[in-house]
Amino acid sequence: MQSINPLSGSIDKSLVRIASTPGLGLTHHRSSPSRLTVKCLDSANGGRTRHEWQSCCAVLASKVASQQQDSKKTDGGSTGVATVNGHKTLDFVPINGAVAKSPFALPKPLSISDFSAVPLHGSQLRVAYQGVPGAYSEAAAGKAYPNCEPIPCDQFEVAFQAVEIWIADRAVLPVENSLGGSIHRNYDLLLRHRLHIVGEVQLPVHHCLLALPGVRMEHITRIISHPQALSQCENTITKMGLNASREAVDDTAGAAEYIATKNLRNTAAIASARAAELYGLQTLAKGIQDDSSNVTRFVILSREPIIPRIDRPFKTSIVFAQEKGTNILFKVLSSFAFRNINLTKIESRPHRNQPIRVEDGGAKQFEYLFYVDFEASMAEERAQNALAEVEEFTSFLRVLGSYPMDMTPWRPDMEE
Ligand SMILES: O=C(O)C(=O)C[C@]1(C(=O)O)C=C[C@@H](O)C=C1
Repeated sequence: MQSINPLSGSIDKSLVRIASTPGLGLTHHRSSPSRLTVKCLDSANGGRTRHEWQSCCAVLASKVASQQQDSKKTDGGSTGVATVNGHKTLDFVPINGAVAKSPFALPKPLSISDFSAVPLHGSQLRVAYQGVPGAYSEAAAGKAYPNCEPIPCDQFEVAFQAVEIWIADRAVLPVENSLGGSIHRNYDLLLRHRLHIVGEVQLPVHHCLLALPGVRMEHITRIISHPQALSQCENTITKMGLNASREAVDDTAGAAEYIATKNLRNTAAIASARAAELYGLQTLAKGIQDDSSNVTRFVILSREPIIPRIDRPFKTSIVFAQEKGTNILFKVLSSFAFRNINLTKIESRPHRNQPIRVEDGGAKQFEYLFYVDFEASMAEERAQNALAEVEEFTSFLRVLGSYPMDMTPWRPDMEE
């Protein structure tokens, strides 16, 4: 027996959306308010091929399976696959009566194993982020697209892939933080994947120290969180004088969820106020980031680039590898300076395909890829000319995106 959506006892709307996807050839009906029956013709003439049917089943079944573990604690849900009059059917029956705000009721992050080739088309924009509900990345997705359907993913790479195979329409991923610096993994992934940057979001990040209700500061021997969050709170935690080890986990909200599900009374999480609410934790301390103006910058990724404009401030992100020669980096950067184009960021990463260059005489030099953000739109002639010149000094150049700058006025008291 398997079950879905233990919180509400109603059918998970994403299952209805998959079942309604045009072109998949699925039919579905609600046999009752809480039962969804999905049918698919398993024949060659007009029906789905075996492969397509298996893909549909894989997505639906993985959603169910990912929640099955958690909902074992409660009772009553079921999923069944059967062949009725030559049609394959899938029945989804959610269970009722789970406790509100139970962490078991929240959507599970996608994993690579959830993927199939099923394209989804809903009216709501689906935005992939890394982490579980309550993560700052989820808040960034909400800031970028207030009415979106956030799709939690268990890794950054999964968020990229979710967009590539149409499970999501956008991904929102952190690239840098004002205290912790760059999130290098995402710079590397930007290059490995072919998605386009279509926007940016700057999110003020206010961290809390969370623990189970009734736990006091002196009980804490371990603090868990995302490595960025641990580094953003390093000094404050040290000053608190806690005799606690610090351990990195995949995301801040995931740390809170872990404490709640494992009932850990000696462990605290660094996470958001929303994570405290979602996972039923109390706040031992708030505003524990080392600087009150702590901000994380996220990029918004899409399968298609947007058309650059000049009617509002735009930023363009590029990545390049320099040609052999002297002062190449200086020459590249001068191409922007001569045209009065402001650079907002430069980041270097090892050139993985060609990490070392051996010079005449045997000296070894590291080879880098340079990521540069500059304040201009690709619709501007000065930006086009600068890049034409940059191309002369580079063995590789890619425009990652030209997109509107996040101009939201910043206030230190802004909540995430
Ligand atoms: O763990 C989370 O909540 C995230 O959304 C990730 C992340 C990050 O990768 O930097 C996002 C914002 C904060 O800087 C801390 C963590």
